[in-house]
Amino acid sequence: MICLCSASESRAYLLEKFGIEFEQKSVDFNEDQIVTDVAKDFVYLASKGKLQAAEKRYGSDIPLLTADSVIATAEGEILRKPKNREDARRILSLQSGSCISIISSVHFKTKAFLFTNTSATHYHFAKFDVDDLEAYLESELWQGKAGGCMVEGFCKKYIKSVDGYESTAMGLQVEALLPWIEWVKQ
Ligand SMILES: Nc1nc2c(ncn2[C@@H]2O[C@H](COP(=O)(O)OP(=O)(O)OP(=O)(O)O)[C@@H](O)[C@H]2O)c(=O)[nH]1
Repeated sequence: MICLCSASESRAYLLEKFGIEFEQKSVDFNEDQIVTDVAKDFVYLASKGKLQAAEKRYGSDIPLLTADSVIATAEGEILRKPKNREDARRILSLQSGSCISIISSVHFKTKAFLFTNTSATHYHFAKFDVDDLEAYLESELWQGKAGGCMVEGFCKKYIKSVDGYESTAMGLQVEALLPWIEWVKQ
């Protein structure tokens, strides 16, 4: 059994999809305190900060798993979770017809080891259909998602090329975690 220290439904879905037994608890960490404009550093520091907060709150008797995800545009702009529908429209419009990277960092700590991994999945999207985008905005499914993006949903039909795991893009590179989670089961 491991503890997913995250409020993310997407991360819980991914662990379930891979048949990993877990309990889910939320963790409070203010990502606004992170001062960097480098996306890979941002997610690493956020994931590390969440782990430190989880250790303080839950102890370390159970293996703790934390993660953070952002989108980086081709220009290096960090796109986080949209603040509102207007922000979602702005952020998603930046991704339309563009190349982006979804970067996820995980921290997985047990009594025996600390595993960390920062991975990216790179997408080239076709231009989003305006009416389709408006319908997606109306659906509010973009809420709580880095860049308002759903690679398995709204964005899927626009994918012209992809390089990397879909799980990384959804917020948790489970394939990279699996060997370490298996170790814990021994
Ligand atoms: N379903 C889906 N979720 C995505 C996608 N891209 C990013 N996400 C989610 O976007 C969220 C990024 O915000 P984070 O700050 O990393 O995590 P959170 O949801 O706030 O949850 P915490 O771990 O409690 O901080 C995560 O829940 C990711 O799982 C995607 O393409 N599909």
